[in-house]
Amino acid sequence: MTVAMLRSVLRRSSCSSTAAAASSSSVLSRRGFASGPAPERKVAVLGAAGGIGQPLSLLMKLNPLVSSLSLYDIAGTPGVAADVSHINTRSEVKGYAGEEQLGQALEGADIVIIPAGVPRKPGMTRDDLFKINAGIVKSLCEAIAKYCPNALVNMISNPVNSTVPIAAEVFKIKGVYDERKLFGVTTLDVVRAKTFYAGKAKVNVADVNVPVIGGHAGVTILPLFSQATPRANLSDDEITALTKRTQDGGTEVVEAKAGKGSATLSMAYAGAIFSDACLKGLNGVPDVVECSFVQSTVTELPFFASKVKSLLVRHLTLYKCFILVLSLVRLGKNGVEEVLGLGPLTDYEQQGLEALKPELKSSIEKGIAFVHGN
Ligand SMILES: NC(=O)c1ccc[n+]([C@@H]2O[C@H](COP(=O)([O-])OP(=O)(O)OC[C@H]3O[C@@H](n4cnc5c(N)ncnc54)[C@H](O)[C@@H]3O)[C@@H](O)[C@H]2O)c1
Ligand SMILES: O=C(O)C[C@H](O)C(=O)O
Repeated sequence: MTVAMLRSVLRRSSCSSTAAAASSSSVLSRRGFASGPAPERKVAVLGAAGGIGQPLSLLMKLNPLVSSLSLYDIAGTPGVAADVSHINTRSEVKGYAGEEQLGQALEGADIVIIPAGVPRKPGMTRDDLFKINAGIVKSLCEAIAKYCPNALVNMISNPVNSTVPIAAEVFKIKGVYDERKLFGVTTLDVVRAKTFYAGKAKVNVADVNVPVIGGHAGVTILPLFSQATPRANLSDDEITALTKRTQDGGTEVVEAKAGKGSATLSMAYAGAIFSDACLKGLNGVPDVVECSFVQSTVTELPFFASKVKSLLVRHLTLYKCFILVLSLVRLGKNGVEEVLGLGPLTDYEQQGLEALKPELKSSIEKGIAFVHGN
């Protein structure tokens, strides 16, 4: 595959509405920035020597919107950086290893992508990773708060349903929390839902959009196949099977890898798609829409996300009326510009929504409690 082909793959957004898809293809022809010369953008990858980190670093090196690529890990990054740096694309690559170099790695970053931490083995849940990954994420976020408090943070490390709340609490304690700038990367769920739907509906996968809401673990992953496009006449049994396969997609890979980790290549692809959307948003490209696990206002019983502008989100948080929910978000110069509503749900999806709330709530609370030492 040529660099040009890879770039064109990268430029295809994973956004989940037809309107958004249409706008993102016009976005591509505008090269990912509104006008003038391409802005300087520094992207840092924390955990860059890992299974996700290495291919993700490669994909970010191919992204023409990146001018500086900073690769950090506890070890192994000088080799990865030297390797990736020989690719003849725009960005300058630097590798940093060990805690003492973390500050340099982060300084001036516009986007920080975090795939640092341990992956699952067969038989484990994502929550089983909490013990190790919670501490890793907490210390990395403390450094982000110190060295690049304005960066957009793309959290990949699992369990995302808890690591995102951990990051939020760390940033609050440090006085730098901006809910528009913190994202749980759930793009892989969208990528999977699209692939599985296209196979079942026998439609061109490149045309498919499927919103995925909730969180990123088992039943908290809720694909909304009733809103999938192009429309297809699938039976209830087929929808149930597609939903389950999307929810179990990560486990499918963990089992196939038989103890050698979890999804890395498809995750690197998904992470590259999501950070590309963030870059476009920062660069002022209009109508960049993605699914992501973000803080959102809750309007229903009493929790749920609706169409709100970011200022309204801030206001409602004063009433402690918020929860982290995987939603469709519109990205802009400051990160989340708008959390979009869910649209109409079928009875089956509504039941899935009710069923996911207790687990999602408890994972969020677990993350918050961890930061406060409970
Ligand atoms: N959000 C998603 O959809 C998604 C998908 C796949 C995997 N994941 C998660 O991503 C994480 C990484 O997976 P992987 O397969 O790349 O694992 P991996 O073990 O191959 O790589 C992890 C890397 O993190 C590094 N690391 C550990 N502690 C660190 C620290 N304090 N600072 C910087 N780097 C550190 C390790 O040295 C290693 O290179 C796991 O938690 C996994 O569950 C999430
Ligand atoms: O399943 C995992 O543990 C990794 C990741 O969350 C995935 O969905 O592939």
